[in-house]
Formats: sequence, C-alpha cells, structure tokens
Amino acid sequence: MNFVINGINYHVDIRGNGFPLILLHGFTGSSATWAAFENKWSMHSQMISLDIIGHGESDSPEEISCYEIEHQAEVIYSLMKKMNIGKADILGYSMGGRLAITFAVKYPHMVRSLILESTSPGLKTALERNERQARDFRLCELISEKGLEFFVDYWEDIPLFSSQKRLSEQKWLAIRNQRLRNNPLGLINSLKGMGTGAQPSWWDELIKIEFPVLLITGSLDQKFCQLANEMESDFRYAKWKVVEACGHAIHVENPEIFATFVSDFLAEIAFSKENGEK
Ligand SMILES: C=C(O[C@H]1C=C[C@H](C(=O)CCC(=O)O)[C@@H](C(=O)O)[C@@H]1O)C(=O)O
Repeated sequence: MNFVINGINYHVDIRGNGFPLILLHGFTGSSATWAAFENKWSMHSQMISLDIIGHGESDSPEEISCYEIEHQAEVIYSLMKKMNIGKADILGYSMGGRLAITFAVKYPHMVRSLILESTSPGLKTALERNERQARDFRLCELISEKGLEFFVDYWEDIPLFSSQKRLSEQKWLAIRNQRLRNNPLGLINSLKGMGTGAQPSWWDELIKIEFPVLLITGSLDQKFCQLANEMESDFRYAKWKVVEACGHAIHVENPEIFATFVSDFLAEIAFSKENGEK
C-alpha cells in the first residue's frame, strides 16, 4: 500500500489483525525486514511496516529537510491519522529505533508501548553530534564516489556486524540483496538528514515516557548493550532483554527468540490493559 504525505510517496506493508504494531527498519533496510515475523505476530498485531524515507519503495527526495527525524515522526503521525489509528505499539531497530523514540517523545498519547532493538536516543553533546555528522558525511562521499555496491561491501564488513558472518549464505545474501535494492541518493540523504549525529538528543526526555518499554540487545553488541543499560535506568517502565551470542541485528541472528520476546511483551501489555492496569 502507498500513502502520499506532504507530496512524498511512502510504501507501507500491512499484514495481520489485532492491535496496530508499527515496524521501523534500520539504515539500508526496508519493510521486508519484518516479513519473516508474519506467522508469529500477525495473529495478535496488525503489522504496519513502513519503508522509511530514502529506503525501499518509498521516495528518495533531494530535499534533506524531508529526512529530518522529527519530520519523519510527523509522517508516522500522518500515517496513523490516515489509517484511523489512535494508538499503536511501535517497534524500531537501530535507525528505526531512533525514529521510534522520536515519535514516542513527540506523540506519547499515540503510543501503547515501545520496543527498541539495538538503538539509542541520540548523542548527548554537540561535540559528539558534530563528530558523528562528519563521520556520516564521509560515508555519504563513499556512496556517491564509489557507488552502492562498494558501500554495501564496506557496510556489511563493519565490526558492528561481525557476528553476521556466521549467518547461512542464504540469510547473508538476502540481507545484502535487500541493502542493494536501496536508492543511493536515499541512503545519502538519510545519513545527512536523520543520521545519529543529525538528530536531537532525547536522553532527557526518556524519564517522561509513561508507557512500557522493551529494550532488546545482543550480548556481543557491547556498545548498544551499554546504551540499553543506561536507557533502562532512565525510562520509568523499561525491561531490558539480552540475547546471548547475538550481535546488533538480533531479529536476523536469532529470529525465534526475538519474535517470542516481542510476542510475550505485547501479550503482557494487552493483558494488563484488559485488566485495567495503567
Ligand atoms: C555504526 C554505527 O551506527 C550505525 C549502525 C547501526 C544503525 C543502523 O540502522 C544499521 C542497520 C543495519 O545496517 O543493520 C545506523 C543508524 O542508526 O542509522 C548507524 O549509523 C555506530 O557505531 O553507532
């Protein structure tokens, strides 16, 4: 299904019945990330998987401001309004997790729960943000000068994804081919507009979140385990789950455990809502 919001076309994959679950993929990903979970989640959730701007079948506009993370949170707001959805569970992986946190901070009344896989609320200081933007700008130059295939070769080889080298060739190729289906301009503008250094820090906003949060990281992903540990202390109602022997993309490396953690968390939320708990 396609939605036009502010003149930009967004592709949205919608499967299943039940309470709305908005699914937000990572950088170089797409809504296809979540298809594998249809059997597990579509019984209890209406899975609404967005191709985030510059990714998948959504547009890759030239204007960088379209990609700003607060603007993209507003897009999710508009999408929910167009679908007559008042409140949803929001699940985000990595870049999608940063967008999920942004949406939760801007539109808390529209969130029932938040599920965050390997992500962060941004960088705390302007110095960190500037340094990260410079790093991400060099990635943009790599994409524009060397092309998408060269960039994907580089990207899949960064230390953060080293544990993915253990994946079956079929799984590894599926991720690679899905990265290669993206638009180079979309990835460049995504880094410039909504990269980790481009967004505001939401660290001081986490304490204001009043709905349940599930944090999921892989034990091999030390950086994002540290971030999850800190976020667990800052959120009022957060649970942190660590999946052993997994890296950054738990949904790829151990989809069974990931799917079960999400389903169990959502079942708990639904039960507590049905029994009138806040
Ligand atoms: C390399 C770092 O940050 C990048 C890594 C993960 C994020 C992501 O969405 C990757 C998804 C994937 O390729 O599976 C990405 C983001 O949040 O935009 C970060 O740029 C790092 O060390 O922080």
